[in-house]
This record gives sequence, structure tokens and C-alpha cells, in this order.
Amino acid sequence: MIELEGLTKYYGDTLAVDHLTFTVRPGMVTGFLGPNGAGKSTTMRMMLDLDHPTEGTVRIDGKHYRQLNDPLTYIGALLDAKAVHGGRSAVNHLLCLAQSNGIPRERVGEVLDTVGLTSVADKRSKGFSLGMSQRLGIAAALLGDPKILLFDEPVNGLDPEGIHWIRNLMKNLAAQGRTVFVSSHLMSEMALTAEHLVVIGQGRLMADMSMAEFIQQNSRSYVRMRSPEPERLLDVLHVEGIEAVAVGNGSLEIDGVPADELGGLAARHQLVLHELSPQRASLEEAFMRLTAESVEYHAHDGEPVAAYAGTQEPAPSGWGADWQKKGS
Ligand SMILES: Nc1ncnc2c1ncn2[C@@H]1O[C@H](COP(=O)(O)OP(=O)(O)OP(=O)(O)O)[C@@H](O)[C@H]1O
Repeated sequence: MIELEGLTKYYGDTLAVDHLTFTVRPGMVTGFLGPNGAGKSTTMRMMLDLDHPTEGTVRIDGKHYRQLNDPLTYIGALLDAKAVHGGRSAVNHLLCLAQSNGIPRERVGEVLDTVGLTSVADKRSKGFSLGMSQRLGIAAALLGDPKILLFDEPVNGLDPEGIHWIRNLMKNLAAQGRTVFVSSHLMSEMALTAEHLVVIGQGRLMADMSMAEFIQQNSRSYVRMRSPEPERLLDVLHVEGIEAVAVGNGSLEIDGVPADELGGLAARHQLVLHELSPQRASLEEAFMRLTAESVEYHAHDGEPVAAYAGTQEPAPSGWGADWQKKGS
């Protein structure tokens, strides 16, 4: 497993990661979520000793990364798919990694096959599309057959077939008892892949819980009812002391009463129902709700905004003119 304790990183005056303490456990896919600039990549880089913490520690199976012999056999990672020597062929890139980590060369062919790059194994990686580079990065992560895998935005650039493939790959790796830690901005994808979530905002831990718990705690669940006799339905609910909100189309929304209870009540009063549906928010809604306050950059509808909110500074160049930093 991966254990973080009080992990903190300052870049100059910028606090990128703020006393993060959590454990990533084996046997499941753990999703790592946070708005842009929340500190996800910085945290993953520190897990791999690519960045040094200002404070705190990361342990990989109880050891510091530097103490691992042949680290690729403990932990494999895809961080930046384009961070490869473009002049090298896919096979040579993997052979170099294999040699420096005591991994037999036959393994290179195996992982190229796993990620579907065998036919372009001898091509230079600088000609690879983003999707092909992602696959090569995943091959590198799998090379040492590690127990722990980190993937930063692994579905970037992949087509629907590729996304489906990586989803199954991650689930299979977790089912084999491995620790799989993955960041993604694609909430619908994360909802299908991860069982557990770690959510950060402005470098701080905001949630560390199961997917189901996260959605339940950070969203509203209610039941929608629709009847051709909305007035009578409202009366019946009123008599039972159940509050309902009319939302148009003759639909009512009811909080805090299970759908089967409401169905039973309608049946007892011989009320015809055209709809009786429990509504549960999506991961995306739950995420937006939890992180609304910690989002660093907001897009604005309508007129472009030229300056930071709450400061007199001009908006940073490189950002679209309609991006605005939230005053904190
Ligand atoms: N090398 C660096 N030098 C200075 N500041 C940095 C550096 N790397 C990251 N930061 C800052 O640290 C904060 C966290 O950045 P990080 O890239 O870790 O966030 P992230 O959650 O991965 O964001 P995204 O979802 O946009 O990739 C940001 O404010 C960022 O500007």
C-alpha cells in the first residue's frame, strides 16, 4: 500500500500540498480527484520521489521510494505520457527501463502486446498520437509487474475503445490484489472504475471514503412522483405529514421518505402513479458540491473577465480571457 503522512509541498510561497494523510489500499481502484491545481500531480510526483516534500513522508510498502531496489518492480506509474525520449522506438524505450530495473527483456514484448502496440514497437515514439503515447506509458508502468500502480489521467487521448480497455485493465489489476491509484477529470469514467475515492482541494484532504459513501454524503437523494391526480396526491402526502415540492409537469419531489413507502401510500389511497423514481446524484454533482469552495479557477458565462477577482492583478497570460482566479 501507499501511506502518506502529513505530506506537504511548498513551491516558493505557493502551498501546493497541505498536510495530506491517507492510505491507498490494495485490492481496489482508488480514484484521486480534485479541481485543477488542487495538487494531485504534485502528490503523485512525491509518491515517486520526483519531487521532495517540504514536510511529511510517503511510504511504499513501508519503505521510502529511495530504499526500493529496482523500484519499477514495486511501483509502476504513468504520469506524463509525452515524457519519453522521442527518438527512441517503443521497444527500445521499454528495454532501457527493463535493463535498469533488472527486468528480463521478454517482458517488453509481453507488455507491448498487453497495450496493443506490438505492430508499432519499432517506430519512434515522437510520431505517436497522444493515445499511443498513453498506451506506451501504461506499458512502462506494467513492465516490472508491480504490486502498486499510479495513473495520472490515463484516459487522456484514448478513443472509446481505449477508454473501455483501460477501465477493464485497472479493474483487473485491482482484482489481482494490486493497489491502483488513478486521477481523472472524467467523473463518469471514475464513477465506473473506482471503488474508493480520495478528494483534495487546494492541497487539503476533503474526502477519503468509498464511492457510494461519497455520493451519499455529498448529494441530495429524493424520490420523484407523478400522478394524473397531483392535487389528491399532495393531499394524501400532506395528511401523512410528508413534505413535497411541486416541480412542474405534475411532478413532486420528496426528501427523506423511501420510494417503497411512498408507493405503498399511493396504493392504499388507490392513486394512479405515472412515475415513482428514486433520484441519486451523480459523482459529478457530488464532486461539484464538495469542491465548489476550493475551485481555484472559474470560467464565466457571458462577458470575458480581464482581471482576478478580489485583486487588482491582471489575469495571467496563457489563460483564456474568461478565466478568473477565485479570491481566497
Ligand atoms: N514546478 C512547480 N513550480 C511552481 N508551482 C507549481 C509547480 N508544480 C505545481 N505548482 C503549483 O502547485 C499547485 C498544484 O499543482 P498540481 O499540478 O499538482 O495540481 P493538479 O491537481 O495536478 O492540477 P490539474 O488537475 O490541473 O493537473 C498549483 O497551484 C500549481 O500552480
